[in-house]
Amino acid sequence: PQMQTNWCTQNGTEVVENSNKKLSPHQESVIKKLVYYQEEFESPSEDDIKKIAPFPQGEKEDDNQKRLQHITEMTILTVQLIVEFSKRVPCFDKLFREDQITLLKACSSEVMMLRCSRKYDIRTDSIVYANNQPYTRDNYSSASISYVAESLFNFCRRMCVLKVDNAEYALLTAIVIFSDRPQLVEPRKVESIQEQYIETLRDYVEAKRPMNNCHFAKLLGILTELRTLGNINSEMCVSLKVQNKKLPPFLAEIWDIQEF
Ligand SMILES: Cc1nc(-c2ccccc2Cl)n(NC(=O)c2ccc3c(c2C)OCCO3)c1C(C)C
Repeated sequence: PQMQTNWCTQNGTEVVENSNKKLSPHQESVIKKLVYYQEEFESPSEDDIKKIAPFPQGEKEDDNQKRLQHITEMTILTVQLIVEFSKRVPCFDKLFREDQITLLKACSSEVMMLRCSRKYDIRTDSIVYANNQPYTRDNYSSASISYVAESLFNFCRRMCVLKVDNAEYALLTAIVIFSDRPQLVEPRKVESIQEQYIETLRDYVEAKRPMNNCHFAKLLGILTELRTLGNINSEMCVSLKVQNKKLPPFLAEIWDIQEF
Protein backbone atom coordinates (compact mmCIF):
# COMPACT_ATOMS: atom_id res chain seq x y z
CA PRO A 1 0.00 0.00 0.00
CA GLN A 2 1.20 3.54 -0.68
CA MET A 3 2.38 4.99 2.65
CA GLN A 4 1.04 8.52 2.84
CA THR A 5 2.04 11.54 4.85
CA ASN A 6 -0.69 14.01 5.63
CA TRP A 7 0.65 17.55 5.71
CA CYS A 8 -1.72 20.12 7.19
CA THR A 9 -1.51 23.48 5.44
CA GLN A 10 -2.12 26.81 7.27
CA ASN A 11 -5.81 26.98 6.44
CA GLY A 12 -6.28 23.46 7.68
CA THR A 13 -6.79 21.78 4.30
CA GLU A 14 -4.89 18.55 4.06
CA VAL A 15 -2.26 18.02 1.41
CA VAL A 16 -1.50 14.32 1.05
CA GLU A 17 2.05 13.61 -0.10
CA ASN A 18 3.27 10.19 -1.19
CA SER A 19 6.25 9.68 1.14
CA ASN A 20 7.77 6.34 0.44
CA LYS A 21 10.19 6.83 -2.48
CA LYS A 22 11.24 3.29 -3.45
CA LEU A 23 14.89 2.26 -3.73
CA SER A 24 15.91 1.50 -7.33
CA PRO A 25 16.75 -2.14 -8.18
CA HIS A 26 20.37 -1.04 -8.60
CA GLN A 27 20.42 0.53 -5.11
CA GLU A 28 18.80 -2.61 -3.66
CA SER A 29 21.47 -4.84 -5.21
CA VAL A 30 24.32 -2.59 -4.01
CA ILE A 31 22.96 -2.67 -0.43
CA LYS A 32 22.51 -6.46 -0.57
CA LYS A 33 26.12 -6.88 -1.76
CA LEU A 34 27.54 -4.53 0.92
CA VAL A 35 25.62 -6.30 3.71
CA TYR A 36 26.73 -9.71 2.40
CA TYR A 37 30.44 -8.77 2.41
CA GLN A 38 30.06 -6.95 5.73
CA GLU A 39 28.99 -10.29 7.25
CA GLU A 40 31.61 -12.22 5.26
CA PHE A 41 34.50 -10.11 6.59
CA GLU A 42 33.04 -9.25 10.00
CA SER A 43 35.41 -10.98 12.45
CA PRO A 44 38.79 -12.72 12.33
CA SER A 45 38.56 -16.53 12.11
CA GLU A 46 39.11 -18.74 15.15
CA ASP A 47 42.43 -19.99 13.73
CA ASP A 48 43.69 -16.45 13.14
CA ILE A 49 42.82 -15.57 16.73
CA LYS A 50 44.60 -18.68 18.02
CA LYS A 51 47.81 -17.37 16.41
CA ILE A 52 47.71 -14.19 18.48
CA ALA A 53 49.72 -14.06 21.71
CA PRO A 54 47.23 -14.70 24.55
CA PHE A 55 46.15 -11.64 26.55
CA PRO A 56 48.21 -11.74 29.80
CA GLN A 57 45.91 -12.15 32.82
CA GLY A 58 47.02 -10.83 36.20
CA GLU A 59 48.25 -7.40 37.09
CA LYS A 60 51.99 -7.63 36.43
CA GLU A 61 53.26 -4.18 35.36
CA ASP A 62 55.51 -5.27 32.51
CA ASP A 63 52.53 -7.04 30.92
CA ASN A 64 51.38 -3.65 29.61
CA GLN A 65 53.47 -4.09 26.51
CA LYS A 66 52.08 -7.61 26.00
CA ARG A 67 48.52 -6.31 26.42
CA LEU A 68 49.13 -3.61 23.87
CA GLN A 69 50.72 -6.26 21.65
CA HIS A 70 47.52 -8.33 21.88
CA ILE A 71 45.30 -5.37 20.96
CA THR A 72 47.68 -4.52 18.14
CA GLU A 73 47.64 -8.01 16.67
CA MET A 74 43.83 -8.13 16.82
CA THR A 75 43.75 -4.76 15.07
CA ILE A 76 46.03 -6.02 12.32
CA LEU A 77 43.64 -8.93 11.67
CA THR A 78 40.69 -6.52 11.61
CA VAL A 79 42.39 -4.07 9.25
CA GLN A 80 43.09 -6.98 6.89
CA LEU A 81 39.35 -7.78 6.92
CA ILE A 82 38.59 -4.13 6.16
CA VAL A 83 40.94 -4.31 3.15
CA GLU A 84 39.15 -7.46 1.90
CA PHE A 85 35.75 -5.78 2.36
CA SER A 86 36.88 -2.61 0.54
CA LYS A 87 38.06 -4.60 -2.49
CA ARG A 88 34.47 -5.78 -2.96
CA VAL A 89 32.76 -2.43 -2.50
CA PRO A 90 31.32 -1.41 -5.91
CA CYS A 91 33.43 1.25 -7.68
CA PHE A 92 36.51 0.70 -5.45
CA ASP A 93 38.11 -1.25 -8.29
CA LYS A 94 37.53 1.72 -10.63
CA LEU A 95 40.17 3.77 -8.77
CA PHE A 96 43.94 3.87 -9.35
CA ARG A 97 45.84 1.48 -7.04
CA GLU A 98 47.54 4.56 -5.57
CA ASP A 99 44.19 6.08 -4.54
CA GLN A 100 42.90 2.73 -3.23
CA ILE A 101 45.91 2.64 -0.88
CA THR A 102 45.46 6.29 0.15
CA LEU A 103 41.79 5.63 0.98
CA LEU A 104 42.51 2.40 2.90
CA LYS A 105 45.29 3.95 4.98
CA ALA A 106 43.11 6.89 5.93
CA CYS A 107 39.81 5.06 6.54
CA SER A 108 41.08 1.97 8.41
CA SER A 109 41.10 3.46 11.92
CA GLU A 110 37.71 5.11 11.34
CA VAL A 111 36.18 1.87 10.01
CA MET A 112 37.73 0.08 13.03
CA MET A 113 35.81 2.38 15.38
CA LEU A 114 32.63 1.78 13.36
CA ARG A 115 33.19 -1.99 13.63
CA CYS A 116 33.74 -1.72 17.38
CA SER A 117 30.45 0.13 17.79
CA ARG A 118 28.67 -2.73 15.99
CA LYS A 119 30.10 -5.09 18.60
CA TYR A 120 29.24 -2.86 21.54
CA ASP A 121 26.96 -4.41 24.16
CA ILE A 122 25.24 -1.63 26.13
CA ARG A 123 24.19 -4.05 28.93
CA THR A 124 27.77 -4.95 29.83
CA ASP A 125 29.19 -1.66 28.49
CA SER A 126 31.86 -3.58 26.60
CA ILE A 127 32.88 -4.32 23.04
CA VAL A 128 32.22 -8.02 22.51
CA TYR A 129 34.79 -8.65 19.82
CA ALA A 130 35.79 -11.91 18.10
CA ASN A 131 37.29 -13.55 21.19
CA ASN A 132 35.64 -10.95 23.45
CA GLN A 133 39.08 -9.99 24.74
CA PRO A 134 40.95 -7.06 23.26
CA TYR A 135 38.64 -4.06 23.22
CA THR A 136 37.34 -3.87 26.77
CA ARG A 137 37.73 -0.93 29.16
CA ASP A 138 40.07 -2.65 31.56
CA ASN A 139 42.16 -4.08 28.73
CA TYR A 140 42.58 -0.53 27.50
CA SER A 141 43.45 0.74 30.96
CA SER A 142 45.88 -2.11 31.63
CA ALA A 143 47.44 -1.45 28.23
CA SER A 144 47.91 2.09 29.57
CA ILE A 145 45.79 3.68 26.83
CA SER A 146 42.69 4.12 29.01
CA TYR A 147 42.34 7.80 28.15
CA VAL A 148 40.96 6.95 24.68
CA ALA A 149 38.65 4.18 25.86
CA GLU A 150 36.21 6.75 27.27
CA SER A 151 35.64 8.47 23.94
CA LEU A 152 35.49 5.15 22.08
CA PHE A 153 32.85 3.83 24.47
CA ASN A 154 30.92 7.10 24.32
CA PHE A 155 30.90 6.80 20.54
CA CYS A 156 29.69 3.20 20.77
CA ARG A 157 26.85 4.23 23.09
CA ARG A 158 25.75 7.00 20.72
CA MET A 159 25.71 4.53 17.83
CA CYS A 160 23.68 2.11 19.96
CA VAL A 161 21.06 4.78 20.72
CA LEU A 162 20.74 5.53 16.98
CA LYS A 163 19.81 1.87 16.32
CA VAL A 164 21.88 1.75 13.14
CA ASP A 165 20.92 -1.37 11.14
CA ASN A 166 23.21 -3.59 9.03
CA ALA A 167 22.41 -1.82 5.76
CA GLU A 168 23.08 1.60 7.31
CA TYR A 169 26.37 0.31 8.80
CA ALA A 170 27.45 -1.08 5.46
CA LEU A 171 26.53 2.13 3.60
CA LEU A 172 28.25 4.27 6.27
CA THR A 173 31.38 2.15 5.87
CA ALA A 174 31.32 2.69 2.09
CA ILE A 175 30.85 6.44 2.64
CA VAL A 176 33.81 6.50 5.07
CA ILE A 177 35.96 4.60 2.57
CA PHE A 178 35.22 7.09 -0.24
CA SER A 179 35.91 10.17 1.91
CA ASP A 180 38.04 13.01 0.60
CA ARG A 181 41.64 12.47 1.78
CA PRO A 182 44.91 14.35 1.15
CA GLN A 183 47.02 13.44 -1.89
CA LEU A 184 44.26 11.70 -3.88
CA VAL A 185 45.06 11.53 -7.60
CA GLU A 186 41.34 11.59 -8.56
CA PRO A 187 39.54 13.45 -5.72
CA ARG A 188 36.52 14.33 -7.93
CA LYS A 189 36.02 10.68 -8.86
CA VAL A 190 36.15 9.59 -5.19
CA GLU A 191 33.73 12.40 -4.31
CA SER A 192 31.20 11.41 -6.98
CA ILE A 193 31.32 7.75 -5.86
CA GLN A 194 30.77 8.88 -2.25
CA GLU A 195 27.81 11.01 -3.33
CA GLN A 196 26.12 7.93 -4.81
CA TYR A 197 26.49 6.06 -1.53
CA ILE A 198 25.22 9.06 0.44
CA GLU A 199 22.18 9.27 -1.86
CA THR A 200 21.53 5.53 -1.45
CA LEU A 201 21.73 5.92 2.35
CA ARG A 202 19.30 8.85 2.19
CA ASP A 203 16.84 6.90 0.02
CA TYR A 204 17.19 3.84 2.25
CA VAL A 205 16.47 5.84 5.42
CA GLU A 206 13.57 7.66 3.70
CA ALA A 207 12.04 4.35 2.59
CA LYS A 208 12.54 2.72 6.00
CA ARG A 209 11.70 5.61 8.36
CA PRO A 210 9.62 8.06 6.31
CA MET A 211 8.52 10.10 9.31
CA ASN A 212 11.95 10.34 10.95
CA ASN A 213 13.62 13.05 8.89
CA CYS A 214 16.59 13.68 11.18
CA HIS A 215 17.86 10.09 11.33
CA PHE A 216 19.72 10.53 8.04
CA ALA A 217 21.27 13.78 9.29
CA LYS A 218 22.40 12.03 12.48
CA LEU A 219 24.01 9.25 10.42
CA LEU A 220 26.00 11.84 8.47
CA GLY A 221 27.01 13.42 11.79
CA ILE A 222 28.69 10.12 12.64
CA LEU A 223 31.15 10.71 9.79
CA THR A 224 32.39 13.91 11.42
CA GLU A 225 32.79 12.16 14.76
CA LEU A 226 34.72 9.29 13.11
CA ARG A 227 37.08 11.79 11.50
CA THR A 228 37.87 13.22 14.94
CA LEU A 229 38.37 9.77 16.48
CA GLY A 230 40.64 8.76 13.62
CA ASN A 231 42.75 11.86 14.21
CA ILE A 232 43.08 11.04 17.90
CA ASN A 233 44.24 7.60 16.87
CA SER A 234 46.96 9.11 14.69
CA GLU A 235 48.10 11.31 17.57
CA MET A 236 48.15 8.25 19.83
CA CYS A 237 50.28 6.32 17.35
CA VAL A 238 52.84 9.13 17.39
CA SER A 239 52.82 9.33 21.21
CA LEU A 240 53.27 5.54 21.47
CA LYS A 241 56.25 5.86 19.19
CA VAL A 242 57.68 8.63 21.35
CA GLN A 243 57.22 6.37 24.40
CA ASN A 244 59.15 3.87 22.31
CA LYS A 245 56.16 1.50 22.40
CA LYS A 246 56.73 0.54 18.80
CA LEU A 247 53.78 -0.46 16.69
CA PRO A 248 54.34 -3.43 14.35
CA PRO A 249 55.58 -2.36 10.90
CA PHE A 250 52.20 -3.19 9.29
CA LEU A 251 50.33 -0.61 11.41
CA ALA A 252 53.20 1.89 11.43
CA GLU A 253 53.09 1.80 7.64
CA ILE A 254 49.32 2.03 7.09
CA TRP A 255 48.89 4.66 9.78
CA ASP A 256 51.81 6.65 8.40
CA ILE A 257 53.93 6.80 11.54
CA GLN A 258 56.80 8.77 10.05
CA GLU A 259 60.21 7.29 10.77
CA PHE A 260 61.80 10.39 12.18
C1 LIG B 1 46.68 -1.15 17.96
C2 LIG B 1 45.49 -0.28 18.00
N1 LIG B 1 44.25 -0.61 17.61
C3 LIG B 1 43.45 0.44 17.80
C4 LIG B 1 42.03 0.47 17.57
C5 LIG B 1 41.23 -0.41 18.29
C6 LIG B 1 39.87 -0.41 18.13
C7 LIG B 1 39.26 0.48 17.25
C8 LIG B 1 40.03 1.35 16.53
C9 LIG B 1 41.41 1.36 16.69
CL1 LIG B 1 42.31 2.49 15.79
N2 LIG B 1 44.18 1.45 18.28
N3 LIG B 1 43.68 2.67 18.55
C10 LIG B 1 42.86 2.79 19.61
O1 LIG B 1 42.61 1.90 20.37
C11 LIG B 1 42.25 4.14 19.77
C12 LIG B 1 43.05 5.25 19.61
C13 LIG B 1 42.52 6.53 19.74
C14 LIG B 1 41.16 6.68 20.01
C15 LIG B 1 40.35 5.57 20.17
C16 LIG B 1 40.90 4.29 20.03
C17 LIG B 1 40.00 3.10 20.15
O2 LIG B 1 39.03 5.68 20.46
C18 LIG B 1 38.44 6.97 20.27
C19 LIG B 1 39.34 8.07 20.69
O3 LIG B 1 40.62 7.94 20.12
C20 LIG B 1 45.46 1.01 18.44
C21 LIG B 1 46.59 1.75 19.02
C22 LIG B 1 47.28 2.69 18.21
C23 LIG B 1 46.76 1.60 20.45
